[in-house]
Amino acid sequence: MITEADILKALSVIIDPDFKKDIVSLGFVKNIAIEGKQVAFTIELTTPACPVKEEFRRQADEAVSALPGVEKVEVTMSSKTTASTSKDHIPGVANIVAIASGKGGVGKSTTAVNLAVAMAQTGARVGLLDADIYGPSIPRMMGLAGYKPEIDHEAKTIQPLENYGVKTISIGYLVEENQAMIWRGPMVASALNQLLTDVAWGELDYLFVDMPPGTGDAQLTLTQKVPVTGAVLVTTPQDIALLDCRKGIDMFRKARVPALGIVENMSQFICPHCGKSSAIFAEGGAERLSQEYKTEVLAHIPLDIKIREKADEGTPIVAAFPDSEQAAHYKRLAGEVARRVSIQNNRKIDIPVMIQE
Ligand SMILES: Nc1ncnc2c1ncn2[C@@H]1O[C@H](COP(=O)(O)OP(=O)(O)OP(=O)(O)O)[C@@H](O)[C@H]1O
Repeated sequence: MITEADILKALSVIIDPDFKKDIVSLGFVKNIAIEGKQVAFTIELTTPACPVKEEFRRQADEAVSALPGVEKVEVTMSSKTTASTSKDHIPGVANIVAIASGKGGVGKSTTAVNLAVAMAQTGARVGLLDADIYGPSIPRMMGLAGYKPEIDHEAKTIQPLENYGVKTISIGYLVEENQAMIWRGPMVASALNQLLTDVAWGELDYLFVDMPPGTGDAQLTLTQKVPVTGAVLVTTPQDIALLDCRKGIDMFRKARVPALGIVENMSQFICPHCGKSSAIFAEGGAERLSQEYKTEVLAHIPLDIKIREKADEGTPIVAAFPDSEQAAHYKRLAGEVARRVSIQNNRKIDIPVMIQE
């Protein structure tokens, strides 16, 4: 006779590498069903983008199959994304992740778009808010330029537009191109406020916010206004960009927003002719920066013409070529971001957040 206790005991050898506890104590094992020699159960993770999902499935199958009397094991992997509990939420939104950079042109929007699509491909419910009011590039990159969102004037809500499984909103959908560029400060502030409060997102696991570049007052206000779970800092390897990135990190520190990590974009040049990679800029800068600030390098994204071409065409590389090497970088990044958010949300785990001063 196989018992539930036998199964739980067998599964308790599987350790979650982030929470450093076994999956039974963490409460991940659900719905155990035993029928003769057949066993079925569910492992419920804290995010559908869990990087060790398949490894857990394999280990669980192996551990339970090894029990005497078990002939068939059916493991169902599911997830319930943990929510950031530190501040008040935008209704329905479990986690808000800012994508930021210390200066413009480092590939922040390209990273945000590909990260959002990669995250959605894992089955997560994802939104992308373009808070880059002066230079909204999300509509073009998401293949939604020229589309207008529905506005319910009575309910005072804006319906986000959707493509590649990601719901998006941008000031670029609401005003003519280049018009926002001439707005004055108060108009920008009120437009941003509206995007933050009036969008009917529905249920989201992750809302990515493509922040305006730089570290001015507007950015600070935004981080204070939006209940941000954590920030992903995008930088390029050049020293000057890293210097700007430092300012970005310091800004989040002031706003008491934890840094989830650093993305080094354009870190290697991939030659479109021979496919070889060259480190054009100095190497190791992102690592040094991450050590200094006690955070992690989440990804090194190469400088690759396909990434730019696809972004310009409005089909992010992750959607255009999901099985490509380039897409794999963003998929790994999505896993790392999800992992860091889960850790961040698990209050019991003491990770080095950047709010410690
Ligand atoms: N890894 C990459 N490889 C090739 N081209 C890239 C890469 N990342 C970004 N680009 C290109 O670099 C340009 C700038 O990128 P992007 O608009 O994402 O930067 P940004 O930091 O959001 O800029 P801004 O802050 O001005 O909005 C774009 O043409 C984009 O296609």
